[in-house]
Amino acid sequence: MLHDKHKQWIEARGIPADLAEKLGLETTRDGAGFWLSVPYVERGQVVNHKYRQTSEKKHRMDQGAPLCLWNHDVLLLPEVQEGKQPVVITEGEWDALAAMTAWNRYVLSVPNGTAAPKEDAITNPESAGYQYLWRSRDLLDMVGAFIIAADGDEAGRRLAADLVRWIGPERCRIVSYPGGCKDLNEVLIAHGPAGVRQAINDARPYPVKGLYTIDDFPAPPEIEPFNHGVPRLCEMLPVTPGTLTVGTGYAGQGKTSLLVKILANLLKDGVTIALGSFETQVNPILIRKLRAAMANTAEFGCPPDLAAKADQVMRDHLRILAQQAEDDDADMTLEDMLDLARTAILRDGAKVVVIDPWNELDHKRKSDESETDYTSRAIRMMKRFARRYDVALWIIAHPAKPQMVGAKLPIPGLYSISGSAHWANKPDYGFVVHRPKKNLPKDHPERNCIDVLVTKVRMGLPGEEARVTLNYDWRTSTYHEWVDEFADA
Ligand SMILES: Nc1ncnc2c1ncn2[C@@H]1O[C@H](COP(=O)(O)OP(=O)(O)OP(=O)(O)O)[C@@H](O)[C@H]1O
Repeated sequence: MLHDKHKQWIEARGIPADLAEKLGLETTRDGAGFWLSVPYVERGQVVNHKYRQTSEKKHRMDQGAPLCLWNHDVLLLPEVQEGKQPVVITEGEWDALAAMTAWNRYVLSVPNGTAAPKEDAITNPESAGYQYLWRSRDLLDMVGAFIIAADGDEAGRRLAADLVRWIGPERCRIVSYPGGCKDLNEVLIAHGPAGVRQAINDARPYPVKGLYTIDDFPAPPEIEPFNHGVPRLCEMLPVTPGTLTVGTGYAGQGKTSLLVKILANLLKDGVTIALGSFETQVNPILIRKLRAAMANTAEFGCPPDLAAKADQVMRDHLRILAQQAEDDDADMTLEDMLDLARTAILRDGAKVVVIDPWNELDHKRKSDESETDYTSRAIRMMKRFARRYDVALWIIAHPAKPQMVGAKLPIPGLYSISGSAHWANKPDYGFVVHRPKKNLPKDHPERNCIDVLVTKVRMGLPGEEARVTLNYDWRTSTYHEWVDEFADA
């Protein structure tokens, strides 16, 4: 039963109180006062509730209960499963109720807005990702078309972009709101049911391919790169969603070690990563290195409490793309890798995908395809993947055998990667890792220095084509910018 005060509050939003009651909304009471309770029903079972006090905007949900779509069971209706009935997705239950009031019952709401990574991965292991979509993926797959009605603000645009990425642009239309309104409930209040119907009916298809006018493109959310925190390099080479980054360098020059530090910093910030590391043994080497890099200790000697904390972050936020001995004999192809990465993205909210190295994948060329053509096709596939799923895709590729200049190992570039010049032309970012002083005596201060050259940053993206020398301190698994005081002497 709804308390009269709650009924009035709901009706002031233009929503009939009996519709709310039919959907199970009720007034509950505890020591803190009266709560308007919204049940989350999945396959006929109440699995969670959202409670709010109408005097305040904040809400709470049942502790430990799963998140699912609100009005989930609309996905069980035959006309929806047969793909005949488009479904509206809103950013809150009140907008969903507004759509139900004015349009029809084929409406879902996400439970909690954008699933942005939280700051502290340790206390918020569930932070990233859209698990509530993954839970219902089979049902969502059956829906013919979605009309996305996220809020008309920056967070709403981000949610809409995430939903489009999740669902696939070909099935999505996007609602925009008449001036001054930022969601369907505001439209219902300001323009009545006819206004809501018009906003839904006027939803524009998400552009998929071809030629468009400028009005066909909803304003994209701002590019928000992840800051990996390695000094200076984080400004030159941020980890940018929706882009392909290619790194190279000769064997043993420190590519994987640098990557480990970058990934460890991202993991600590709660960014979920899908990592295909084919040359480094996962257990113990990779895990030990990541642990030390997260705890800022030496690789051997991470105290147990810090190790346990780091392990928990890895459990929550690291997905390892690998073949175990018992997996079938066939090596992993790029398509296999991207398929697994897709699952890590959609199910676990991965934002970064890493392949280290490219050369270890099983490269299946078509019968009439040259290595250059294959490389071009593969890079295109990876770029499309990064854009489609809005992930930062990083790939490490070995250069061809070096042409020694006397006893000196020349610095390679993206053009040196075996395969083709496409490695230099096509990626969004390119970088090279080189350790020229590796052979100096053990106690020489420059022995652990690496040069990192960011050789390519595509126009319009954050970052800078520049060079930095980083000194590696193995006692703390950290890199510091190295400034050579005698350089001009
Ligand atoms: N800056 C550094 N200072 C000292 N040792 C380093 C440094 N970077 C890496 N190493 C060490 O050098 C070895 C090779 O490093 P790493 O695996 O990172 O290189 P890589 O370029 O990825 O090599 P490969 O291409 O063969 O995988 C490791 O034992 C690592 O601990």
